[in-house]
Amino acid sequence: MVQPRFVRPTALSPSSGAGEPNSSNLYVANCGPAVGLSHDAIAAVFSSFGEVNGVYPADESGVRVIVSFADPFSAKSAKEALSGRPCPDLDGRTLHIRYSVLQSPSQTQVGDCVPVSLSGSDLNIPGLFLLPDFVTAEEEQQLLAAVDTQPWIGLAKRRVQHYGYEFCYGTRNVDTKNRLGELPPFVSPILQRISLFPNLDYDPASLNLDQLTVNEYPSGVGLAPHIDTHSAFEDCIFSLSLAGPCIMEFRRYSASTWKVASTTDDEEKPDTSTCIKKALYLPPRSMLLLSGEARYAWNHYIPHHKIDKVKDKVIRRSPRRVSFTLRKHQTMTFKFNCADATKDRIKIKTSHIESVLRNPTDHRKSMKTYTIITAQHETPTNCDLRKKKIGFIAEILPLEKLSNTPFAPPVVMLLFMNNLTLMNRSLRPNKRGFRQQMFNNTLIHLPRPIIPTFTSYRACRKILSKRMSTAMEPKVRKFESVEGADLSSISKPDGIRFRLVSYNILAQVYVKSSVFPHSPPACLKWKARSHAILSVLKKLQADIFCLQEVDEYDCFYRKNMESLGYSGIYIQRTGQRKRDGCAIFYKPSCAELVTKERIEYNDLLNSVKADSVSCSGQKIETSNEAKGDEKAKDSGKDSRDLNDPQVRLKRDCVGIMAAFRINKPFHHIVIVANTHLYWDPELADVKLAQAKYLLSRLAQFKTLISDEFECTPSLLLAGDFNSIPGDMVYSYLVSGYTKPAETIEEAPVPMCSVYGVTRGEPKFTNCTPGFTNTLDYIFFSPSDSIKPVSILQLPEPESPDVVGFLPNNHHPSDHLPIGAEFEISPE
Ligand SMILES: O=C(O)CCC(=O)C(=O)O
Ligand SMILES: [Fe+2]
Repeated sequence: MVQPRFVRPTALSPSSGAGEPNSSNLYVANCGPAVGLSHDAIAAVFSSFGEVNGVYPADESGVRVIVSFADPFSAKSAKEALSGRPCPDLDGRTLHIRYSVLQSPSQTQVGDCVPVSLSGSDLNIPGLFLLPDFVTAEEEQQLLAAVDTQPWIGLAKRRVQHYGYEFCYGTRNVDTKNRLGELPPFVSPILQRISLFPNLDYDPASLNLDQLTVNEYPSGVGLAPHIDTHSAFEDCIFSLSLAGPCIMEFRRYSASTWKVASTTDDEEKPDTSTCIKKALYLPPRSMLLLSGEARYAWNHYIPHHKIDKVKDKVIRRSPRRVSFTLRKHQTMTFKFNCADATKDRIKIKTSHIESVLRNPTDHRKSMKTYTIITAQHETPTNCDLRKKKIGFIAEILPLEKLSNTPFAPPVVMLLFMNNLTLMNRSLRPNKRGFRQQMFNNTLIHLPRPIIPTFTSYRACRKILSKRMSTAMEPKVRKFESVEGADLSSISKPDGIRFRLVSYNILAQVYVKSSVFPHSPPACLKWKARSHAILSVLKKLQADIFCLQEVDEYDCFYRKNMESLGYSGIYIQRTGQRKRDGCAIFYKPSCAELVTKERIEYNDLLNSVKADSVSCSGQKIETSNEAKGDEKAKDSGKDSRDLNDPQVRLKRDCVGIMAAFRINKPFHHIVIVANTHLYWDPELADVKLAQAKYLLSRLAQFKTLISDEFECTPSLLLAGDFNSIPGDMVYSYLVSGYTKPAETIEEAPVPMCSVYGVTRGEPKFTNCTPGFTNTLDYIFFSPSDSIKPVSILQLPEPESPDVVGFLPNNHHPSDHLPIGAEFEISPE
C-alpha cells in the first residue's frame, strides 16, 4: 500500500502544538473508505471550509485520511468546526482531527511526493520515451471493446489477459513451451505503428513483439515496483495506456550511495535514501517505451492512489485503466563463447563488458551476447547465494569500475551471471567493495568463479542447473510496526523489547515426496532443508524462538543454534514412534532461564475415567481423507476404538513452558509456552481438551512464578494449534479476553492473539495443496505493561514465494514463521 504523504503528528512533531494553525493538512481519524465514506465524500464536506487540494489515505486502515487544504486557515476552520463532534454529512461519525505534517525529504518513502513530469524527455532516463496520442479515441474504444469480449483472469486487485505467451506471476516468466498463438488481430495496427516509433534504434523488423499482457486496473489500484524479468523478455517494452491515466513512478539505486548489506532481506522496502525516484504522467492513448537503462536499471511501478497530484492539479484516477504491454519473449541462446575460456580471454571479456556498461546504447545488441543461460529462479532471495555470486563478480570487476557504470548492480550481475536476475538491493558494495563485505560476512569459502571453469555449453548448463536445483533461497519477511507502537514507545523509552518467533519447521521424519509431491524434490532433502531453516532463523533475529516439529534436536539444532548464540530447551513427543518435539531457543544474553515445565497432553488420560467420555459421545471414525498432508504426516494414527477416551486422548502431543528473567533495562519475568496440538480436524474435542489443559497448566505456572518471585510475569503462548480462527480451540484461547460465546467456557487466563489484535490473523500460516489456512499463533496475556510493537509480515496467497505451495525453495517448511516484537514497560 501507498505510504501516506503526510504523517500523523506525534508528541514530538513540531506542528503538534495546539493554537495557531501551522499546517494546511489535517489528519482525520474515524472516516474513510473502510467505513463507507469515499475520499470524494470527505473532500466535499471539508471543501465548505476552503479549497481542498486532495484527500489521501493516512495509512492502510481505510479509516484515517489526510485532508490537504490549499491554506492553513481553511484547515484551522475545518478542524475547529468538525473535530470531536458527529458530522451529519459523514454518516454522523465523530471525527478526530489533528494537524498533520508533510514528511521531510529525508523521511520520504518511495512513492511519496515525487514531482510528476508530463513528458518522457523531462525524466531524463535514457531509453524511456513517451508518445502521447499514439492511438485515436476511436481506436481506443475499439481496443477496449475487443478485450472486453475476451475472458479476464482475476488477480488479487486487477484483471489480466495474456496473448502470445502466458506470463506466469509465480515465476515471473513466460511459459515458452506453451505458446498461446499469434498476437490477436486487434493489436496489428499498434504493432505497425510501433515500427514507426521515432526513437527506436532497432530495426523494427527485429522487434518481433510476440507477447501481450493486458492489465485492467480499477481506480486506486497500482502495480508493485519491478523490473520486467530480464531473462523473460528482450530489451524493448511498450506499454499503451487506455481508458484512464496513471502516474508511473521509476526508481533506481544510485551507485554513489550504495550501502553495506544488511543481513535481512531488503527486497520489499529498500533503503529509500539510496534511491532516485521519478514520476511520469501517462495519459490515456499514450505509448511508453522502456528500453536500455530505463528497462534494465530502473524499477517501474504505479502507486496505489485514487488521486494523483500533477503539477499542483489534483487528478482523479478514472474507474478503469487498461494497459497493453507488448514485449518480445527472450529466446534462450547461448552466445557467450567460453568454450575454451582462459584467464586471458576472461580479461578481454571483462574489459569489453566494461565498455558495454559505459555505453549501453552503442552495445545494446551485444549485451545479449552475455546471455549464457536462463536460470529458473528469477528472484533468488538467499543472501548467501547472492553473496557468493557477488563475490565472484568482485573477482573479475572491482567496485571502482562498477560504480562508474550506468547500471545498478542487478544489471551488472545479470550480465555476468547470465540472467540470474539478482533483483537484490540489500547487497550493494560498500566503500571497500564487494570482497571486503563478503569477508566481513565470513563467506570466504567461495566456490571458484564459475565462468573460467566452463568448458562447454553443456558443462555450463549442467553446473548451473545443478546449482539452481539444489539452491534453497529462503524468503524472510520483515517485521512491520504495529499502529501506534512508535507513538507510545516515545513516551516509554525504558521499555524491554524482545522479538519472539514461532515456527513449525516440519520434522524431517514427516518429509516424503509422496506427502509433498508438489515440492521440488531437492528442497525436501534434509541437508538443504535443515540449512535453509537455520538460515531463516538466523535472518529472523529473534530473541526467543518457539519451534515445533523439531527432530534432530541434539545432533543438529541445539549445536547449530548454540553457534548462533542461542540456548535451548526441548521436549520430545511422548510415545515410541514420534521423534519430533517442541523447542524454545533463547538468547542467554537477553533472557535468563529461571525454570521450565513439560506439558504432556497424554496426562489428560489420568483425568478421564474410561466410561466418561469427555468427548462428543458420537460414534467416531476418523476419515483418511481429512486434511491430507497432516494426516499423511501422522503415520501413528491408530485404528483402535476412538470412542474410548483413553485411546482418543492419547495423541502423544506435548508443549513446554519456561520462565525467563530479563534483567535489562529492568528486572522482569516473562513466561513463554510453546506447544503443538493434535492435528486431526475430526478430533476437535481432543484439541479443545488439550487447549484447556494447556491454559490450566499455564495459569498454575504463572501463579507459581508470581508467588515465588513476587512479580507479575508477562505471559506468551506460541505454537501450532492446528486450529483455524473461529475453531473451538481458538475461541477458547481468546475467551478470557473477548466475550466468550455461550458454548465456550472462559479461559483461566486472558489471552489475545498478536496478529488478531493488530493486523488481523494472517490469511494462512500453513500452505499445502490439501490445506491452506492459519494454524499458528502467538498469544499474549494483555496488560498495561506489555504490548506488541511490530509483527512479522506474511505473504499474500499470490506472493511468488508461496505460489505452488510449501515447502519450496523459498520456504523449507509447510508452515510459515510468525513473529512479534513486544515491549514491556516498567510497572
Ligand atoms: O500497466 C502498465 O502500464 C505497466 C504494466 C507493466 O509494467 C507490466 O506488465 O510489467
Ligand atoms: Fe513492467
